[in-house]
Amino acid sequence: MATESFIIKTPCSSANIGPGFDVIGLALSMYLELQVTIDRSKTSSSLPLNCRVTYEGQGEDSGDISLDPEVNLLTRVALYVLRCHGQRSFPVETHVHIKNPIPLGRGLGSSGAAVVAGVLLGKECGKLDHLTPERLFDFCLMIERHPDNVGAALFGGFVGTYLKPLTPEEVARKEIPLSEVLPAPAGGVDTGIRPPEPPHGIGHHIKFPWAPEIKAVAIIPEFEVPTAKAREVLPAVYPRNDVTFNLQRIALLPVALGQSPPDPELIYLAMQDKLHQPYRQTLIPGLTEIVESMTPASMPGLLGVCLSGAGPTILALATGNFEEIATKIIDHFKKNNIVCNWKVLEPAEGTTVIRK
Ligand SMILES: Nc1ncnc2c1ncn2[C@@H]1O[C@H](COP(=O)(O)OP(=O)(O)OP(=O)(O)O)[C@@H](O)[C@H]1O
Ligand SMILES: N[C@@H](CCO)C(=O)O
Repeated sequence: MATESFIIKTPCSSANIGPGFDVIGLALSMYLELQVTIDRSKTSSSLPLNCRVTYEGQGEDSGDISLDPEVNLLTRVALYVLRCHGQRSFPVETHVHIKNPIPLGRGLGSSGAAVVAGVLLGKECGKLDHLTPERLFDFCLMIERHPDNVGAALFGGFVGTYLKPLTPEEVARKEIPLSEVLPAPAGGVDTGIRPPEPPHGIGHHIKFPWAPEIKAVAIIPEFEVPTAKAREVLPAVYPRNDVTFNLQRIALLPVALGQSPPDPELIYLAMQDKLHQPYRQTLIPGLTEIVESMTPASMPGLLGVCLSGAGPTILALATGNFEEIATKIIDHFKKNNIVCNWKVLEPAEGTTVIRK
């Protein structure tokens, strides 16, 4: 067939869910979609790297999303996968149309979704059928170093993720990105040299059960907190009591959220955190007040409240009264002149590739 087309659909995600900093991820029902067509009848192309990128959705008018295939996060990641397999560019002639409803820099895993979709784009364009989901996870982790968002976006559902400790030699490899997201275009200047592949088995995940009654209410403020900035405010060393506090709660969280019917008091307790939320309140006005004031006792239907990922989105888990819960949180933000919108989301499947 001369023209090949397929769709890559990747869910957004909420990371941490309170005490699970850099461990727990929940895939949610808002999807980044790539509509890809490859005209295999052509033998040459004047497009840069044989690829035309178009974009609609979040950030469309701000010009924040580059349409240059070597700069756009998604296509840059795909190029990294292709170049690891000896393919310097996209197939002649590739069109990638990105439809992105996931708000950027808000704690709903927009970059994690872009990285996962980019890795799948590289696999599909390069016909790299030997790449298993586990191996794709390794590629994702070369770009986004915390596994919680990419793990949820790739595998779907409610997941615990963990990393294999890298050897000092692996850590020292200059090609392992030092920042949260690749600082420079894939491979930098195209020297023709194949970039090194990721070490094998960097990341692992385990799926937890999720009680069907529980929905996720996302309250999304109209300002961005870049993840890299939200990680800079975290301390390098923690008091032992705070670490113990989180360990006690992380042992409860997956059990509490899997039990049907859900136990609000247990879930509320299991969603407390001392490792990231207290430090991030400097970037998110009203965060502590929201987390401390919203309880199941004061708000029927509510199970627990936390910062979604690196914020500023607040995630409220609930079995009902979604509008009342959202309105209460929106009113807290209003006191700081912050406008929000909100959505009810459900746990989602992982990334899928749909061929026509
Ligand atoms: N679909 C996309 N296409 C290209 N670039 C994207 C896309 N989605 C996100 N990005 C890039 O990722 C950046 C946001 O990443 P960042 O890690 O700061 O926030 P986030 O992933 O939305 O939140 P969190 O990691 O807390 O869940 C955007 O500013 C943009 O540069
Ligand atoms: N675990 C990461 C998720 C970022 O989305 C953090 O909280 O920084």
